[in-house]
This record gives sequence, structure tokens and C-alpha cells, in this order.
Amino acid sequence: MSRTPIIAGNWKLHMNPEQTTEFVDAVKDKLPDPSKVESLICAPAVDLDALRKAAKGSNLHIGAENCYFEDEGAYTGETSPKVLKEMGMDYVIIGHSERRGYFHETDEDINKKAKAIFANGLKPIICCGESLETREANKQEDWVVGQIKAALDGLTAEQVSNLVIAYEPIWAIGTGKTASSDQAEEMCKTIRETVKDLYNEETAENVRIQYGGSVKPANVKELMSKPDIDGGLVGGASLKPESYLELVNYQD
Ligand SMILES: O=C[C@H](O)COP(=O)(O)O
Repeated sequence: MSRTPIIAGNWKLHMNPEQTTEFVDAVKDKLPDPSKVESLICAPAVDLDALRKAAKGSNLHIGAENCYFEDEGAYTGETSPKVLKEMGMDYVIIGHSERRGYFHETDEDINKKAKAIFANGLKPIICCGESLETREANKQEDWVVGQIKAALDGLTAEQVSNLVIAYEPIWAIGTGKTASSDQAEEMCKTIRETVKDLYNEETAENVRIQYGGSVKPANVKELMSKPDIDGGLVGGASLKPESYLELVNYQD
């Protein structure tokens, strides 16, 4: 079984529609063959229309950084997964540590969001990862396994085969401190074993697992050489076209 690597930019609260169009125009003809590496940008909700228009007809996959678990209703300020699908999105990131931390998103919310995303024909990128305190207490495995079990609760093997899990140790996000490739591999392997325990070997072989946390052109090759790391979820280094192109074209 060979998994197609997936390198995703998570723009967080950066970029406006004009910058989005400029970025996509600068990268869209230089992306790798999608059968070799899947290139994805996840942008703020206010930029998604510009992202879709600019990416049309190119090899760039597009996605949102979050959504709600209801399609519609009296939920002021939320983003509908149904409308994200109608807008042509492919992926939605859920459970990012910034959403869990600043916006109090729970494991239960994340599980409901994953189900709503699948119900609308989109694919979730489910984030997990431990704090520095948890790592220092050597409890990262239990922590992350708990997050994965909660996020996947009630999902079918077929759904899990089609989703992406992003392992992002909180202490490595935006800090310049990348987990070593061995530390990243160890946790991505644990996640794959967890999927095997919960489902079966085939599902574990199919699910793609990204590492995130200070991924940059200088370390992407080393991280991607690890057997259980199938991609990167990249914040800061995905904001400039040149850097993003170096990341997605890491195989060159
Ligand atoms: O989703 C991306 C991660 O939070 C990593 O961000 P970073 O690449 O800026 O460390």
C-alpha cells in the first residue's frame, strides 16, 4: 500500500483575499504531480472564495481551517460544512491545538465535526498533540491515543481510511523547535498502531498521518523520509509562495 504524501499549508489568521489570489497565481503552475504529492492550502473562511477561484483548474487542493458540526441554524459566527462543500472545498482542519486552547473546543466537538464533515462529502484533517508539560511527564502517548480514540469514535473504517491525522506537539508549533524526526516518527507510528487496534491493519495502512510544528524547507525531507510520516501541516513556512513551493516539491 502506498500512501500519497500530503503537504498542507494552514494559514491561520493570515492573508486577505487579494493576497490569497496573488499567492495561488504564484504557485499554481509549479506544484508537483498530484499522484506524487498532494498540495493543499487551508485558508481563513473569508479567503475561501478567492482561494477557490484562483485554484480552479490547477493541482492545488483547498480547504478550511475549521467548521461547525451543524449545517445551518442559529449559530452566530459559525461556518457551515455544507456550504464549504458547495464552495468546492476538499478538506477541513479540525481540533487544532489553537482551537482547543483558545476556543475551548472539546474532543466531543471534534468528533461531531468529523461526522458532519463526512456527511457533507468533505475530508477532515484531525489534529492531535501534547503540551510541553505532558511531554516532560512522558505521558504524550496516552494523551494522543486518548485524543485519537475520542475523535474517531463512531467513524467507519472506510471514513478513517480517507481522513488525515496531523500530529502536532504544541511545544513545536510556531516556536522554531521542531520535534526531532525520530520523536515525530515515534508518535506517528503510535497513532497508526492505535488506528490498527481500533479498526484493522488495512485501515491503519491507508490513513495518512502528517507531522506539524515548525516544518520548513530545511527539515521537510528528513521528516518525510520517516515511514509513518505521510505529510506536513505547515503554518509559518506556508505563507510565502517560494517556501511553500520548496515544501511541496521536497522530492525534487
Ligand atoms: O497547523 C500548523 C501548525 O500549527 C504548525 O505551525 P508552524 O509551522 O508555524 O509551527
